[in-house]
Amino acid sequence: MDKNNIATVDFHDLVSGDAERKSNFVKEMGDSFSNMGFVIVKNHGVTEEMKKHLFETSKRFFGLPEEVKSTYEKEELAGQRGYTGKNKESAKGSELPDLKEFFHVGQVVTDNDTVSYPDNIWVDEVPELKEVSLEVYRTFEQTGKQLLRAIALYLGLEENYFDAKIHNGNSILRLLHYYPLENVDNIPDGAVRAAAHGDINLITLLMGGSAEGLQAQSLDGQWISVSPKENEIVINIGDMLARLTNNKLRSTIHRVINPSKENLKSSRYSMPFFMHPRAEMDLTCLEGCVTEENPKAYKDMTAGEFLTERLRELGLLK
Ligand SMILES: O=C(O)CCC(=O)C(=O)O
Ligand SMILES: [Fe+2]
Repeated sequence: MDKNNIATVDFHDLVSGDAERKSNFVKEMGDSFSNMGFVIVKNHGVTEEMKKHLFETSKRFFGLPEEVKSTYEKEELAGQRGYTGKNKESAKGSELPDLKEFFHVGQVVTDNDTVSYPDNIWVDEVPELKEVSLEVYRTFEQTGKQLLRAIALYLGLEENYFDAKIHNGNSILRLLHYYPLENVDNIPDGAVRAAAHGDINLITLLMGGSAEGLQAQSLDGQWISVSPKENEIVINIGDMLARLTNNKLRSTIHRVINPSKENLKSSRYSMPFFMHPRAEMDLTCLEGCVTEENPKAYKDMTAGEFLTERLRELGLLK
């Protein structure tokens, strides 16, 4: 088996009702997560039309003047809702901020659950953002739930192990804009679109880099390009699942490199959905994942405690 290969799997195989197709999906996906921490998924549920609509809406928002966008930035929310401007987020351990700006949409609780989250921030100038981003949010939540069921099966857990833990979870849809740089010679030495980092959450469902640039680090240290087709999404394991599984599933370091000087003058858009559980989820390593050869690597923590720690490290929580 090529350990540097990122498998492409068909979501229809998982939900088809055919036991053999499903178990092949689980194995292929799980092995790819163990080796590369990434998998590419086709037939994921977000239609081309929804995707196009969200991209167009995102472009309209980022095209607004800086002084308008900044009214949607609320520092007291630590970047968890609304706009985060240029030069705000730096990867853990990185001195320089990434060359990006983004907008966050969070969970809306509609049942009588007692869990509560900050309200979303909506944009008067781009009113359609609300409907289309919540539609994609709900769709990714469903796709993510099914993928976590497949992950549970791969780990030998009950299929619905994650269901209650992610119900009304603290997931975030990020509309991301890597802005054009007019004066390329002025960018600080070493600044990149997204410096090497691991994601915080359980899994990330990433829609579309509108341009190339995403790379993931293999077990032998090489940078492997992640190149989904137009209609495919990229899934990667975040630090929370790496903790729970004691690194059986890899939270792989990834980055978005700068394109050629010429292409730096054009934008890159992408939309990661960071799937989080509820804050109280216990991330203590699963017993079955701790062995003599693979001793327990993490101290016990809840998802909420871990998120707070990481937001501080990212410079988003003061
Ligand atoms: O834009 C991309 O392709 C990746 C973004 C990413 O890794 C992140 O926002 O965590
Ligand atoms: Fe990431």
